[in-house]
Amino acid sequence: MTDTIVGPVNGHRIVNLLKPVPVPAPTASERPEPPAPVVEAVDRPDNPLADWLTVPDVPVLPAWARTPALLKANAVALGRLCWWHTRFHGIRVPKYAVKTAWLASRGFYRATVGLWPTLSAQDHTAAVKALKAQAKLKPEDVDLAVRLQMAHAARTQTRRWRFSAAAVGVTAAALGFYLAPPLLLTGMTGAVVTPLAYLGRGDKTQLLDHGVPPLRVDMNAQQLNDALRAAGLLKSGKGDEEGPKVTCVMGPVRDGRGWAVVFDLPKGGGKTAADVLAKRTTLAAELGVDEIQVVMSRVRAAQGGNASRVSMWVADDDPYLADPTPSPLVKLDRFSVWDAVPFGQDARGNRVAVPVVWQSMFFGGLPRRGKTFTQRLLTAAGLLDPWVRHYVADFKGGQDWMQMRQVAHRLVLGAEDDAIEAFKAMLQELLAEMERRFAILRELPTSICPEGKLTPYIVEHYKMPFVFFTVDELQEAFIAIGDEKERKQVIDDMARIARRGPAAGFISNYASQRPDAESVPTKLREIITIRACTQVTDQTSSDMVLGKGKASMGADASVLSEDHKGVVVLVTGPASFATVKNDLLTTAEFNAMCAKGRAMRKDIGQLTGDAAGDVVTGAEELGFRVPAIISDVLEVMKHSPRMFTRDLLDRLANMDEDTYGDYDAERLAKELDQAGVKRSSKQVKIEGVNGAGYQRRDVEGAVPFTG
Ligand SMILES: Nc1ncnc2c1ncn2[C@@H]1O[C@H](COP(=O)(O)OP(=O)(O)OP(=O)(O)O)[C@@H](O)[C@H]1O
Repeated sequence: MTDTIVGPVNGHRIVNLLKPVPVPAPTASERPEPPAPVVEAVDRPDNPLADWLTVPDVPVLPAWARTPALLKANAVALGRLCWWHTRFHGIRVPKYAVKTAWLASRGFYRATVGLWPTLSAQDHTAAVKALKAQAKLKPEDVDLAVRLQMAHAARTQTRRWRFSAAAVGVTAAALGFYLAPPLLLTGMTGAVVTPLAYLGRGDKTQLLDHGVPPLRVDMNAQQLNDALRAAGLLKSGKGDEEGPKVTCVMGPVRDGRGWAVVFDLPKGGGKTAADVLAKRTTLAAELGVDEIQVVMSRVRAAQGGNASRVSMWVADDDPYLADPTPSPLVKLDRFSVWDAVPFGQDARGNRVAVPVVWQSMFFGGLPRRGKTFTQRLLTAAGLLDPWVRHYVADFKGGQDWMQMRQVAHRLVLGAEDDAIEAFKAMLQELLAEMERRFAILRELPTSICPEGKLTPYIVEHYKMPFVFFTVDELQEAFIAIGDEKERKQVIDDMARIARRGPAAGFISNYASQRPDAESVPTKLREIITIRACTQVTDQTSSDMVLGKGKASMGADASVLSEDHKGVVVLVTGPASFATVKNDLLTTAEFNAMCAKGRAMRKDIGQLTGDAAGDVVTGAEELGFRVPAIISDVLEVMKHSPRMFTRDLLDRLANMDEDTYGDYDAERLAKELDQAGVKRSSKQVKIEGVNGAGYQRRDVEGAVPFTG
């Protein structure tokens, strides 16, 4: 049996989706759980999303000329570089003038000193000296005396000629300078000063200052080599030698709002592309940018690469602080979850869409960074497909998921005892449904069910909608479940749904706020195929969410800052990861999509479970206005037939602090009374204890008759 995966949305960067998918064959429910996998789901060799987010980057054309846009960007970059140097040196002209004058005077001195032997006819002096010495030894030699006399005369004559010529030259030059028009004078000055300054410059003196343009203006191979060497990834040369350098297969060239380069490390250095990825922060510091601006990945053999090839992109500025893109889902009337869900865009502006079919997802990270918003993007796609049945548990119990009451087959809000019990019941229902489906799938002929899992035909004809199982604020449930054995059972059940469920259409989508071993049980994470992490404090926490060793490979959510709202590091394979700025889907938009999703399900008879029986939504659909206090009280009493007043007040405040934070028993009673609630008794008995409280049926009685 070979598994396939449904293709991606047109235009989204998704590759390699037509590989076998690691979906286990259905087995009997009684069969004991297999031992936890040694290799995590994202790291398995048969993971179909393993190369999904890597960037193939080996060009055929020169990199700067691949597209008109690149050509233009690189021409602009060259212009910008020239302009930068013009300004850099322009303001230094006075300094250069003084320096030139000083060099020219030094050159003049050197020239004069150099010319003196010629002017003073020292070539003749040697002959005179030699004859003088001989004449001293033989004073009677007349011939020698005559030769000495002649040599003397020749030297005097030569000196006269040479000094006169020099004097004439200097006088002529002075006259020329005096008489020359300004333009010619400038040329003549240059003609005189330039060789003199050149003569005076010495070995080490540089006339022009050495300007290093900031990275956003220019990035060159030298900067790259210097940074790699400083990070210990290239050997240093001996003495003045620079040492080995990288081979740039492409670039550096302008690409979008940054510089792109693909390079090979030199052989003999003992370093690999993975070593480069692990030094991201050091490299960023050496290049003078923030590590969030450095995006690196390996170029694998499938894209023409090797173990020493790195694709690097350095952004001009933080690409994740730009305004978010509104989610395209908002404008859609319908969506098929067989297609990848529009999710966001990476630093280079590439659109990223997440295929959810056959996958499971986990979101982690610090509070208020956009986990829930991100998680809801996937749920929203499922709202627009009426062949998706939603099971939702939000253990925080606030407003984030409240409107799913209109659609969700089961909705659990809060982490109180009744909510935890409802969640456990939800898990049992999901497991039973999963086994029921596998039993049906096993019996279907291969002509209908060729691969032992759902097909679009089976979904609709056998009424087996996809099940989106969404759990938010998981850590709250683990805190609330005090008993270790019970907690383990919940983790086991959730892991089982995430591992076995995909083939039967179960798509798990879990989120937890606290990235520690308690809140993100390794056993659960291991089987999740898509992981996303918003900002966390350190690499250990990042690895806790994304997988062991991922931070050292570059998938590190601790480089994100608190300004990075809605930005996640998304991991789908051993070397497949990207930092993605998610599309923005506001709570108001999400709520509107819940209403749309309800209508779509009603049309095809797929409104089921809690949503079908929700009296508030039902009454509102018939045009009745249900007071907010009634609707909210019914939501927090969802899993309890009766509740003490103090618990009710606590839960209302937890759900909506702004509205209910100041409520006391008296005010609550007054508001409910005004909304039409007739209490059959003011006391309720729960687990043998009497106290002031409310019966749910009394509150339901105040909802206009829904027929
Ligand atoms: N894609 C986005 N772009 C811009 N801002 C966003 C994006 N997603 C979320 N935000 C902002 O981040 C804030 C926090 O989002 P969210 O409630 O999802 O965080 P969270 O991590 O789930 O927090 P908690 O764990 O406390 O529930 C939102 O109020 C929203 O303003």
